[in-house]
Amino acid sequence: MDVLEITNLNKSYGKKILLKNINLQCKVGEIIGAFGRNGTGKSTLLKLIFGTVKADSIHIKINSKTIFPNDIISSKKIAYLPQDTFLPKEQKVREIIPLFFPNGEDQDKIFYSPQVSSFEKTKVGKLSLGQLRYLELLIIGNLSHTFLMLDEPFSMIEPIYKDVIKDLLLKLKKSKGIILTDHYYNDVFEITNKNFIIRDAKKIEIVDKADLIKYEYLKSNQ
Ligand SMILES: Nc1ncnc2c1ncn2[C@@H]1O[C@H](COP(=O)(O)OP(=O)(O)OP(=O)(O)O)[C@@H](O)[C@H]1O
Repeated sequence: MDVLEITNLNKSYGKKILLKNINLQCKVGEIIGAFGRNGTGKSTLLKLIFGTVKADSIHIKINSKTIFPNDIISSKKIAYLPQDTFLPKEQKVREIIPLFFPNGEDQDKIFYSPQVSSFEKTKVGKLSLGQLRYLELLIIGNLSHTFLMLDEPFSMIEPIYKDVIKDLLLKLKKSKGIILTDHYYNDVFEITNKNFIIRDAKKIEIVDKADLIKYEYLKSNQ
């Protein structure tokens, strides 16, 4: 079973300590949810693990083997879904899929995924937010990368596509380990095995909504 281990992660911006001595482990078969108020460093955490933001210190191991931050992208072990879309707006969905998957069999996995036939002829710029996020997740999730860092997969998504996305993530976790962050906490709790909150730069393990209240992410009447 593949394991991603992050230890001794520290990140400051100027005098502000954003993340202090964070340790985190993610195994294939797990979906881990990261919570925290705006600006606590959740997106930064995912980018540090993906290697696109430089840490003050970080040690990343996959199956006990160290991977240096500069080698993460080329190792093709960790994939990252950014908050903002990364697909060109003017191209149709069916033109985009072969750009990521030259092999016909791999393309078919996407073309025959639920819902895709209903929007494959549509230009990316004309997709609903739910269709777009789902398409991005299908692309990222069908790459060979074992670990997925997902920044806000549910944000602003209509309920029907949230369910399609949840089904996809539950299917993907059979062969991947996933760390995701989103403020839509009910959707996150529905699919995660483990959760944590970032508070005062530290990572605190949590289990449920009561903990989100305890750590002042939610008010008790929400
Ligand atoms: N390049 C940078 N220089 C200085 N400060 C930065 C930089 N990038 C991010 N920050 C700050 O770091 C903090 C954490 O940002 P980050 O986007 O990781 O938060 P977040 O927890 O994902 O927030 P949200 O829930 O709003 O998405 C913010 O205060 C942000 O302003």
